[in-house]
Amino acid sequence: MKAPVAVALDAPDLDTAARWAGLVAPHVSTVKVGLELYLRYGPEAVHRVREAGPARVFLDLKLHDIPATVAGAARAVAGLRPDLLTVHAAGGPAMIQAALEAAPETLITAVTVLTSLGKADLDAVGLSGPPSAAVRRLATLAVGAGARALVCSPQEAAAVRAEVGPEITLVTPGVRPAGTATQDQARVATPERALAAGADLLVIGRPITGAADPGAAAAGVAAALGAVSAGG
Ligand SMILES: O=c1ccn([C@@H]2O[C@H](COP(=O)(O)O)[C@@H](O)[C@H]2O)c(=O)[nH]1
Repeated sequence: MKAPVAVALDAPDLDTAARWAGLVAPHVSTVKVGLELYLRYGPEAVHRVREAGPARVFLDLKLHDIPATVAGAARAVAGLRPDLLTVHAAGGPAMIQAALEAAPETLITAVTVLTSLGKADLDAVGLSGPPSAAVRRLATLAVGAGARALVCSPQEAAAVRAEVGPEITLVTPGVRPAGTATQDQARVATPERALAAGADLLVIGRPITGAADPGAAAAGVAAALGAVSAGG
């Protein structure tokens, strides 16, 4: 069984992203195409990483606009058949519903509060209180609108799980293997802790793709999580 990990393919060029996808696909369930790759290469980015190895494709575009625009955007990428597609929960219930209707075959995944934001950042944008309160509020809103998957940090995963129940898929970026740099992430935990807190899919980018051997790094994370991967 592959590890429940989405490797963020945040590469400056498509050859690099496809190479990483090929290296990690034997070990992880999912590869993630984000804004950097999609804005530069468009649908070709999805096609290339899908060709590179057997893994689910997570299209992390974090759509956030008026409902009609998000519906159009979700429809525009639905034909690529991404397994997951992100929207911002803060776009509100009508926007989330618009995405759900526009891409019914895709797991629309609502981002609560970006994992790069700490308490001081939230205070600065007028969301005072602990990050977990804003995360839980947005999680409840998104699930109420029909979302079946959420993004939160591993630090809130247990609280969100308690709030939304066992059926909702929890996706957690902000995952850092012990001893690795947090970089621009603020609310982090190790892969083991994220899984124990109830996360279903751990998003890990630079700790894997920045390693000398991304395939070995992915295999190491998979082993730490108890997954047996095809590549050994
Ligand atoms: O709240 C969020 C939502 C999405 N992301 C994305 O996850 C990866 C994380 O990469 P690392 O290199 O492991 O930090 C990246 O693609 C983000 O766009 C997130 O970090 N936080």
